[in-house]
This record gives sequence, structure tokens and C-alpha cells, in this order.
Amino acid sequence: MAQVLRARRRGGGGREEPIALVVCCCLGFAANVAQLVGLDVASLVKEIKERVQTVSQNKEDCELLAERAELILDLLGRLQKSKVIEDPDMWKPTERLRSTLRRACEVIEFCRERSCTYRFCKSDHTAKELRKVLKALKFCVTHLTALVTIINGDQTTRYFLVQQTPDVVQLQDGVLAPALGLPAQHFKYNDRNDRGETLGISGKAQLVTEPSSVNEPGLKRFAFSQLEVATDNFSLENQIGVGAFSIVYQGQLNEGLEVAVKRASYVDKIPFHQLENELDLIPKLQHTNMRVFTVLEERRYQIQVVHYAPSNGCKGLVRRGTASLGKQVPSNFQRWKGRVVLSHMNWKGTSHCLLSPPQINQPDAAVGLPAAVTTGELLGYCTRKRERILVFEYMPNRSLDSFITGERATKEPLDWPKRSQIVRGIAQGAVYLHKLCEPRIIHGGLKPGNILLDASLKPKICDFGISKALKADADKDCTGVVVGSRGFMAPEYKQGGCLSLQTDVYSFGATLLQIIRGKHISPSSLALSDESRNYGPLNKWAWNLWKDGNLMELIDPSLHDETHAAEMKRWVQIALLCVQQSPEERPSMWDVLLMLSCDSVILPEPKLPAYYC
Ligand SMILES: Nc1ncnc2c1ncn2[C@@H]1O[C@H](COP(=O)(O)OP(=O)(O)OP(=O)(O)O)[C@@H](O)[C@H]1O
Repeated sequence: MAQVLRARRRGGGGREEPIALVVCCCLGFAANVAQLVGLDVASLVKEIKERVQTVSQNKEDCELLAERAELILDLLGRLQKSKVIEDPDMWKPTERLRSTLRRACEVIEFCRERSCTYRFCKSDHTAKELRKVLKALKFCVTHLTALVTIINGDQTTRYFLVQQTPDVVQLQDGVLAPALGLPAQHFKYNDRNDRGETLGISGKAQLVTEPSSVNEPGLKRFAFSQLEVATDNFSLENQIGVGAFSIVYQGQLNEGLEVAVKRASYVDKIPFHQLENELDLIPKLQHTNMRVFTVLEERRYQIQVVHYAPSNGCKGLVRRGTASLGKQVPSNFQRWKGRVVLSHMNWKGTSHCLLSPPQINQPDAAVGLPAAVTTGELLGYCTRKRERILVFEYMPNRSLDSFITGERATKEPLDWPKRSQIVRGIAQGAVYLHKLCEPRIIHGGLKPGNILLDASLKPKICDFGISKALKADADKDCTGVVVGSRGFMAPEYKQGGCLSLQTDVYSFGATLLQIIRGKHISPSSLALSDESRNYGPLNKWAWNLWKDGNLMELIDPSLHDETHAAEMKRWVQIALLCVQQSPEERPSMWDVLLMLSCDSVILPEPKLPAYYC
């Protein structure tokens, strides 16, 4: 069979040499790794396809096998166009590809066998081998798809600004190549763009060998094999999200619980850091989150706090037991016409705002503050060699972006009441992070892709990979490292590498504009400079329309027959306040929540948004 598997030619000493070797000699090593793989793989795939035509057993599986082999060839072809292939180490995970394809050829050959003796003795073995090969090919498809997807940057473009030395800031536009299972030292982020600028994260990638210590008693440590089973071996079919740093899979644990399994894509320090950051921060959020405002009952002028914030959780907003309004209730909460109100002092004077009618046993409704709005529950984690995996509760409606700009935008467009519930929920979550948590947290990556929706479309902010816990007296965190998504990053963050509460406000504003605009892109006549596109592409358009008093044009056409036009326009104005160029001019998230919740709060005139020109 060997002769049909590899084309050969006569070498100098009359020996036969595989074509691959010949190619390797003719071309420089680095440049030809991909071609080498390509050639060899192409002939193997061709062989497989031919043999499948005449199999007599396991026909369906053989056909599936041929399909996967063809897909692999296609993916390799796409990857060849990418510079990443010049690094031979990027191909390490495909090293076994050729041997797998050879096994595939062999096993298909067995399936062509028609003799009864063979069937009697070997058919069991063949079926097993076939399943193994199918599984191995599936792994390869997943790996290559991840490479293709991320190299092509299927989502919003990412930027990485890295301060190598205190005064050198470098920019990368586009997504860096990740690879599952590659040793960290194989990553080199030194590509240059056509202007000769250095791209990407430079510096030595470091292997993180030991998992960070996890002291959270509530978190479960999962075995890798358990997650393999839960996600059908991290199969492509189970893949539900590809981020810049991880791939997320839907899975089902033995006990039937649906989970989202977030597996780090890089083996570099940076993505590990992202997942470890989440592992560190999320349990803190959950602790405060679950215990604060769990049940609030209003009895005339009394508010009974059944659950309460632990002393190290939130800032002592509530106390255990029964408190009389106006006495033990913190100053932000006051009695007003017999209702719980939030009184706010620093936005154009004092405004009193009834956030929502109090309802018995409905915690968030009672005071309009976030109960369990901040994040999906982190159930546990898994570390094994170079693997870093987080396991979350599964959110059946996944992320907001698919409803706003993705395929569900047309199939299941959200009406205004749903959108406004989501917007308020995000604002509540951000207030919770900025004001109520101890330490306060800057999310750093607010955008529709990082808002998960539960079964009733309640939003949960996810992805705390780049979030920062603020020191008590700090209001920003400057690392010089910038990671974010085009369109949602505040200009001062992109330029200076400092995350602040105000950069989150900017991202919230850009998200709000997108939620209001929906899928429909801005008019082609709108000349946007590259800079404008980087910072909230809708800013300029919204600003122009606001000045012309023509805001309805910005609003998603599917909402035009709704009866909420006034509120929609008001919210565009709020979004414009959030995306103002100057961080000092932007409202706080607390202000935003008030403005969203109270029509009576008079909105100031927005000033120029970031990158208007
Ligand atoms: N708990 C979950 N339930 C359902 N879907 C989820 C869950 N967590 C994540 N996803 C899906 O996976 C996608 C990527 O998740 P996440 O944003 O956490 O990854 P990431 O690698 O940090 O991505 P990025 O940094 O590019 O935003 C989400 O947009 C969402 O569609």
C-alpha cells in the first residue's frame, strides 16, 4: 500500500525518496513546512476519497472520514496564506496528521475487504480503528479551524498595544495566532506590518507551568477527561464561541448539568493570565453578588434585609435584620412617597429617582440594583500541563452580539422592551462593579460579545480576563498593555494603556449605540477615518444626527413602529454622553443608571464624541 500513499522519485543512490523530502531540499526550511504538509496531505486525502468509493463495510463512517480529511486539506490551504505558517513550530500539532491520514487510508482499505473470514475475524477491530481515526481527525479539524478563525479574526478586530520599554508603545491590528497544545516558546509575536512597524505582543513568551493557586472552596476542580467527555472531546460541533484568548464549548456534565467550558487558546503567559484573572475575580463577585440584596421586603416604611453583604463584600450598604428607612439605610437610599428611592447628589444637583416599584421578594425590582446580574456562575476549573480551562454555568441565549449584529438579529430581532431591559441590566452590573464591590472593578472589555443572556434574556457581564481590581485610593490602572476590541475601546486607553472607570463608561456608551442601531450599518456616505472606525464607528453619525435633531435615523428600523421613540432618542443622547472624547465629561455608571431609569433627570448636552473627525 505504501507506494500508493506517497509519490516517490528516484534519489541519487537509486533509493526512492518521498516527494515531501525532495521538496524540503529544494526550498528553504521555514517557508516550505506548509507546502510540505500540503503536498503530502493532498495526496493522502485524494487517496482516501478514491478508496471510499468502493468500501463495502462501515460506509457512513468512511464517508465521514473522507469529509473530515477534505476539510483538513481545505483548512490547511487557507492557513498557507497566513504568515503564521512560516513558523515551523506552528505546525507541531499537525505532526501526527500525516500518520493519522495514513491510518485512515489503511482502515478504509480494510473496509473494502469483502471476504467472510476477514469480516468474522477483523470487522470489530476495523470498526474500532475507524472510530479512533475519526476522533483524531476531528481533533485536527478543531485545531486547524481555531487557527483559521482566529488568524482571520472572525469577530471584531483586536488591538494590542504593548509597552516594551516605558516609552515605546507598539500596535497590532488583528488577532495573533493561537494554537492549542503548542509549547509557549513557539509563539513569536514579532511580525512586522507593511509600514515596517512591529506588530503584536513582543517579548519572550513564557511557559506557565504551574497553575495558580485557587483558594476558592466553592469551586470544583474538574478532571480533564471529565471535560473531554462533557464536550465530546472538545468537538467542533460543541464549539459555541471563539474569543481571542479562548475557545468556549457547550458541554454536559454527567449529572446532566449544561456548562460552558472555556479553554485557553494560547499557551502563552498572556492568555493564561486572562483565565487566571477570571478565576481570581469572578468568585469575589459571586460572593458579594449572591448575598447582597437577595431578598428585600418593603413593609410600609421598613426594609427588611433577609440576606446581607458580608463585611468584606460590598460596602456595608445594607445590614442584617430590619432597618427603618432613613435611619439605618445608607444615605443613597431614602424614603420617598412611601417607596425606596435612590437619591443622587452629584449629577446636576440632587435628583430623587424611583428606580422601580418595590415588589415583595423581587430583589432587583425592589431597588433597581443588581442581584446576580454581574456574571454567569463560575463552577470550577481544570488545569493539566499546559491546559487552562474554566467551567461556567451555560447561558442558553449566549451572547448579546448574536442578537444585535449576528444571525439572530434578523431571525429574532429584540423589541425595545427587551433591549431596554438588557441595557438597564448591563448598567446595573457596571454600577455593581464600579461602586458596590470591594475592591471596585473595572471590567475593561464591555461590548455586546461579553454580555451573556440567560433564559429570560437577563444580561450577565462575562469575560473578566482583562478586568482590574482597583486599589482603594486609585481610580485607574495603568499597565501600558492594551487589549480590547475595535469600536469599544476608549481613546485614552488605547493611547495610554490606562483602564479607568471612565473607560468602561465609554465602552458602555459604544455598546448602547450598537444595541440601539442593531445590525444595520451606517450609511456609506459617512466618511469615517481609520481612527473613527477604531473608536466607536457610530459616534460620528450619532453626533451628526443628534445635532440635526434627527436621531430616529440612527435607530434600528425594526424598532420604528414602536411606541418608545422618545425613550430611544433619550438613550442615544445618554450614549453620546458616555462616548465623549474627554473622560472627565463622561458621566459615571451610577449617573448613567439614573439617567436610564428616570425620565425626570435632565440630560446635559453631549460634547464632541471620541474621534469625531
Ligand atoms: N457561560 C456561557 N454560556 C453560553 N455561551 C458562552 C458562555 N461563556 C462564553 N460564551 C460564548 O463564548 C463567547 C466567547 O466567550 P468569552 O468572551 O468569555 O471568551 P474570550 O476568549 O474572553 O473572548 P474575547 O476576549 O474575544 O471577548 C461569548 O461571546 C459567548 O458567545
